[in-house]
Amino acid sequence: MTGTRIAVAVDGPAGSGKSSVSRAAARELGFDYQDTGAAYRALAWLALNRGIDLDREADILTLLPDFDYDIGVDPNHYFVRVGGTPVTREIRDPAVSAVVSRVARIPAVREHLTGLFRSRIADGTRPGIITEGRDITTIVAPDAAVRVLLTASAAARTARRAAELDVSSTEAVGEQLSARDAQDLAVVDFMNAAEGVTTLDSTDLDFDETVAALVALIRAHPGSAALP
Ligand SMILES: Nc1ncnc2c1ncn2[C@@H]1O[C@H](COP(=O)(O)OP(=O)(O)OP(=O)(O)O)[C@@H](O)[C@H]1O
Ligand SMILES: Nc1ccn([C@@H]2O[C@H](COP(=O)(O)O)[C@@H](O)[C@H]2O)c(=O)n1
Repeated sequence: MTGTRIAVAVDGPAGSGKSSVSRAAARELGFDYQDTGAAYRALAWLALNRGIDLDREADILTLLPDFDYDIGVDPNHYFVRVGGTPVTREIRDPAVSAVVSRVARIPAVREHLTGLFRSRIADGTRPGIITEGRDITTIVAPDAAVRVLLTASAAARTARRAAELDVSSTEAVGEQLSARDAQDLAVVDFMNAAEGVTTLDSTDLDFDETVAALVALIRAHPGSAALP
């Protein structure tokens, strides 16, 4: 890591606000923002695109050596590309969300992507970087200066995601969120804060209050004293 670049790690379940809150906090602080779920989604998108059978781990692994993945870490210019093709919107498709956990459960995939995430954390010219996902506080960056578990009740997460998708059946949205969490929890625990990780529960906070709470946690770190 260069000089005094501040690493911030944020984990939490699906729909807890990791990406939107981390991105807004990064904007406010002038930090980079790294969305790690996008990498797993991009690999799942590529597997679907190539017609790979997701039950065949060995076939998924053939994608890794040439996985040409790029992500924008400027919170004002977010993009995701695979092989130069923009897939920012495509990786949010429900078809990708439905299968991404099957790609993410493969240890060699996690190892490969973890290497990419760590490089992004280490390299950069902004004073800090907020990286969010499921295993950032525990595996990717356990030594990050600030480590936060962002949670919200299942009901709050479901209501927020349903509003975002503008769907009428909140029940189906809740089922999808909890099914994905259940699959992901078989790989890593993101429901309980590891030692030294601060829990930020946004159930009773609005969006701006949650961003303010995350920014306050980061500013409270001694390394942030020089931030404007
Ligand atoms: N405290 C809050 N109050 C109200 N809405 C919120 C709050 N935090 C986040 N949201 C909204 O909840 C929705 C889900 O947030 P977001 O997509 O950031 O979650 P996520 O944890 O990154 O989800 P996923 O893991 O599925 O990608 C968004 O519409 C976001 O604006
Ligand atoms: N650190 C991470 C981040 C994500 N995943 C997997 O990717 C899926 C999509 O993540 P979102 O944050 O975009 O929802 C998620 O469901 C996990 O399967 C991961 O394993 N580790």
